[in-house]
Amino acid sequence: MGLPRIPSYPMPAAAELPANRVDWTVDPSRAVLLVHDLQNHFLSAFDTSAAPVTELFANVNRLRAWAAEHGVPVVYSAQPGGQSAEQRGLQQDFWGPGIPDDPRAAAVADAVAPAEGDRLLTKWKYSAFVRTELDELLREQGRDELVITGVYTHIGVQATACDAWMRDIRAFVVADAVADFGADEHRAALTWVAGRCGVVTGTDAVVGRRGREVTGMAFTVERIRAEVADLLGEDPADIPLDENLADWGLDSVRLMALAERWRAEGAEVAFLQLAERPAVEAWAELLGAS
Ligand SMILES: O=C(O)C1=CC=C[C@H](O)[C@H]1O
Ligand SMILES: CC(=O)C(=O)O
Repeated sequence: MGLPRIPSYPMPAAAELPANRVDWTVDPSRAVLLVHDLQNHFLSAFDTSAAPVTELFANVNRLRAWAAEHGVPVVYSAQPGGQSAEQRGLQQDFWGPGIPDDPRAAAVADAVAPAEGDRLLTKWKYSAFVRTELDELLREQGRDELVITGVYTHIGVQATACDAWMRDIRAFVVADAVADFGADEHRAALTWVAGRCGVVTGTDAVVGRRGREVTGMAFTVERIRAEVADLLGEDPADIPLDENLADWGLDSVRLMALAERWRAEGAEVAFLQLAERPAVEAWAELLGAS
């Protein structure tokens, strides 16, 4: 009845995103950024120190910085804690009492806490439009684009995107700034949105910067070797260039950490690509290392 325990899973890479049915692109003068239900209660289903939440937080904050830079209003949605059965309505049937009467559980995660001037909407149903001021806020500001981030992709994110479409608001779901019950639900929700009600995009595409410009630290064979050595507690000189690093103890959790770290710098590389050929020289090719 309550929330599932969500095992760590890799965020989808740009190369894995579904084809969009329409070619809308985000226009900062028309957009509002929605940070959807990133509350401690809903995040408690995840290991927030692992994928996908680490990248989710990093990318939501990159988008918040972009919004501040371009005058895009930022709106948070959050369900109240301690709702009565009457307030819960059918959410009660599906999810039980929901967020406890505990300010900490109901609070937005500190890592992505609202800034001064951000709007916080009290949310009641899957869609962030239902019984909130979101529609009014968009129209008051003459804006008809909603850039959607947060949890859970196949529930409130998808429902809000579909509701936006029915209100003639262009919905953009940021694929690496949302998270779900698992990779399959995440991917299926993105595919549905891309084909039926909105555009699925990525943080890099919205903020308009490519990977290495974000950190300025280009990838080199020696940097890759050093990061692998660091994860394995080995001397970089001992890390082979052409051997399977799984034989050296590089397990999937460490591999996911590497993928998250490099993707947070904007490298367009997926966990599965690293896992397919787990060797320094293969990764150097993928990362365009010099
Ligand atoms: O308790 C709830 O209301 C919920 C639990 C899990 C996902 C749903 O989006 C949310 O409504
Ligand atoms: C988390 C939540 O409330 C939703 O996905 O709608």
